[in-house]
Amino acid sequence: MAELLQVTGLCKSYPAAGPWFRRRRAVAVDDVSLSVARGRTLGLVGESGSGKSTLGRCILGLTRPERGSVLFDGTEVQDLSGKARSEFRRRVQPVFQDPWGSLDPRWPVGRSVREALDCFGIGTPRDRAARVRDLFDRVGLDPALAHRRPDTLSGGQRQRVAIAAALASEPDLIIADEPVSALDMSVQAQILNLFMDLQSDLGVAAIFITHDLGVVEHVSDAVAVMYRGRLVETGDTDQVMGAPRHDYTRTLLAAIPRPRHLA
Ligand SMILES: Nc1ncnc2c1ncn2[C@@H]1O[C@H](COP(=O)(O)OP(=O)(O)OP(=O)(O)O)[C@@H](O)[C@H]1O
Repeated sequence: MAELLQVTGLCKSYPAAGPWFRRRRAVAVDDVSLSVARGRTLGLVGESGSGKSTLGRCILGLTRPERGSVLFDGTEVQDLSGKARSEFRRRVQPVFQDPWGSLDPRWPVGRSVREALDCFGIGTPRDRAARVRDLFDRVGLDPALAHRRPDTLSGGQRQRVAIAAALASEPDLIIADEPVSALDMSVQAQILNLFMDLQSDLGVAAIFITHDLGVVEHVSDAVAVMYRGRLVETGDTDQVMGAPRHDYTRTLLAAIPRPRHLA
């Protein structure tokens, strides 16, 4: 089966701190290759600064890599323009750590979800109100909350609205960058359960970016571990969690606050 997403030899660097005349660059993503099949979830794990978000942004087409390719459904993302680019934006949706980024603070949250439907021309203008209600229902929110502004919702409710907005365009791939790390532990578990439900009910593929290997354990089919811009280990979640091959993966495993890993 052809992969939905195929990343090959991706490299991205940024100007390093220091005097401009040295023209040094710091490598953020170093020769990374990975793939995601339709309907599957990849957990992309690594400590802060390891290049996870940069990789996510390159896949989303928000940052241009210096080398390498990102094929989405067989087409190079960097070459997309016009209608093809807008169709890619419909099919690949981001969910960020801070849902404020996708919600207008002045608008009732239902309008932000409706905006996503309008933007991508999903459904007819007449049935969009019903679609907004369905999407609220889908992410476990009372549709009556659609009339509230984001500052009157809890962090978990706001993240659910952001997920509803991401789902509005009926995407094939969601790139979720630390979507639960700003939430309390109990709310984290609820949002992770929601991601698992979406995966099994809707068959949406996902890349789940996090610094916490424990977070992806239940959500991901496969895990890719990043360290200093490089992928140091990839494999099925059970295999990586049960028999990690790289020392750095073992360090991340030991950091999960559970008795069996603290021994
Ligand atoms: N726009 C930028 N300009 C310069 N350097 C950047 C930029 N974005 C990221 N970097 C650097 O690239 C490296 C990788 O950052 P990135 O945000 O991709 O890592 P990360 O693993 O997602 O970290 P975190 O979990 O803290 O978000 C870091 O050293 C960071 O300082």
